[in-house]
Amino acid sequence: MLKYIFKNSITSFHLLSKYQISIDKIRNFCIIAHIDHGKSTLADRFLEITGTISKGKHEQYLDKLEVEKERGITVKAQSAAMFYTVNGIEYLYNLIDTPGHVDFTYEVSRSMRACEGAILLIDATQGIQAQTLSNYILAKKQNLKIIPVINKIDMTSANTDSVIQQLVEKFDMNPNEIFKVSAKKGTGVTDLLNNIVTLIPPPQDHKELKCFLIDSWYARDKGVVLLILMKGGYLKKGDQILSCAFKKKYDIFEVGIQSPENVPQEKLEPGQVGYVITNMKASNEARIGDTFRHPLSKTLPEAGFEQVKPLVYCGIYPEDPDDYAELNKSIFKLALTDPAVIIQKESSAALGNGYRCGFLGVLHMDVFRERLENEYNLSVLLTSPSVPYKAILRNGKEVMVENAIMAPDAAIIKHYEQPMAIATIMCPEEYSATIFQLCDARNGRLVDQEKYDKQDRFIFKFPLNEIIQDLFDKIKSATKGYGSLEYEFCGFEKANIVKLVIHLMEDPVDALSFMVPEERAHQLGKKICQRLKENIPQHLFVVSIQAKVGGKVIAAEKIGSTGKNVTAKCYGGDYTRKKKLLDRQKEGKKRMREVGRVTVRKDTFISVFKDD
Ligand SMILES: Nc1nc2c(ncn2[C@@H]2O[C@H](COP(=O)(O)OP(=O)(O)OP(=O)(O)O)[C@@H](O)[C@H]2O)c(=O)[nH]1
Repeated sequence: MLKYIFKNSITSFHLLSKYQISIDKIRNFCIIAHIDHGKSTLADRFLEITGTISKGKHEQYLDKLEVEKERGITVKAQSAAMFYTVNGIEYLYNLIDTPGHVDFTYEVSRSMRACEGAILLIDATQGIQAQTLSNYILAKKQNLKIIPVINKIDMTSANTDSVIQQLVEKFDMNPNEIFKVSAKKGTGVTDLLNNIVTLIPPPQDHKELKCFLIDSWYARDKGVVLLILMKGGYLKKGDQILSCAFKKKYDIFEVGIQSPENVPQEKLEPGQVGYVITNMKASNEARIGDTFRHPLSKTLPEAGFEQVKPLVYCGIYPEDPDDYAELNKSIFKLALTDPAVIIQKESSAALGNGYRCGFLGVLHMDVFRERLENEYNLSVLLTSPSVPYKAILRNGKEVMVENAIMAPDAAIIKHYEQPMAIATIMCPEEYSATIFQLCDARNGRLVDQEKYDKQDRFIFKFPLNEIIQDLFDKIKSATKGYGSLEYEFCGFEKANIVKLVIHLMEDPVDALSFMVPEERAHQLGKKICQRLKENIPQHLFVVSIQAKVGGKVIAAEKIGSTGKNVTAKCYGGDYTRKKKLLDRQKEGKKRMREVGRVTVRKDTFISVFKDD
């Protein structure tokens, strides 16, 4: 603790003495790239060279979340302010490190709104990949100045010249303007830092107080923290701001910059990215993309962010139903840091009270679960992920079915439509045949293809359902890690979708109801029945498991009875042994859940969906 205060007070002094940095000395930029091309490593070098953190020991410093450290990936954009002197003039660089995985693209486009420039990093051993392409297009759309940087030039397998050629051919870049660095060793990084001043323009000053909300999170000691871009004006402790979205006023308690930890400042100035602590109590009042202004000003709000559409839904339930109140508090606090998650209350006869949540992909969903467990100490249970289907009713109306339980009665449905996605897959040419087989097996239709040096780029149209589960992993393993995938939703198409319901002892299990393509129903029903048979313990009676579509049994299994009860052998007199057995049984019961007349382990619903 002492160490922290000491470090912080020194930093504060250092920064406070420099807060009057004028807007023309500010550069706001992000690092964008395909997954694992070295964004966080480059951010580490920037932080070290500018003296923002001490040299050495730091790896992926801005990946602060436990889940990021554990998985070695960035899932949340993180900003860091750095002071850097070029030709005797001191500049304030505000850097945003962004995630690379397709599920977190929303974080990238959000970050870009706070920047005038982007460093587009390309791995010298891999060249342009699916996310390189999509990030390049995103940055272009936002009119950012793009600085191309080839990374990992220290590696023996680096193919720098070929990557330069790709950038020239595909992005029309000038070869003399492409930087070559090793983020790991630091080679070329100082040169890159020095050039940012001339390559990226400073932000513009909108003169009047205007704060654009780019991120927010919940801190135990401070409450809701807002990360804002100062589009204009000054902000200091004691001021008041008004939210344009909610027309509510807030008192400013503290302002500061992240350098990279929170460092309080006397005031925030035009062009700066900084954090603000107010008396805001409810986390849903911090709407990312909102504009805050002076309460009496008439200044118009900035355009907000497009509402993202979830591509994958699942139910989230507390493992222990008694933890529902705790889950209720935590899930919204966590969602504050992740506006791409959509949350609605739901309840299930099998699982109790919980939430129906929408995510941008299965990794996004899994990371959210892990963060609930790591950061809020909750044990949660997730139902199988599914995509949203559209039911076209006989009366012409349309109903979105995000959960099979909510599907309208089959008698009133004319047909279903399923969500489709356009996927860009890139791989070295020797893996193209394998990729074709893989995509064919998942109902992918080739739309376009192109050569990128020795790489092939394919555009396929898929039912979204075929992509979300594990296509990314399958492409990775089929191409020894060299293949990449990027996809986006592209509308709905008519499809034969049915509702598959699992019954235990003739009772339908709501947590085991699914909307599936008709041709997959039998295979899935059979698999779930088998998995349930392996996972449900024996009972005193025979347990029947059935998969039904439209009331017709399409697969079934039976679990034979034990024919005995746990204390049957403990004749009346042996009290201690009987108690021990009952205690053990009680302990076991904590891990169990009643589903109708059948007792299942809490993780049964998860285990039935695990891949082979
Ligand atoms: N040899 C070498 N390895 C590097 C270099 N830059 C990054 N790496 C390694 O590449 C891997 C990925 O680096 P990260 O910085 O985590 O990549 P990232 O782009 O931030 O990853 P995501 O945020 O998950 O997309 C790590 O093992 C790094 O040590 C480099 O210049 N040379």
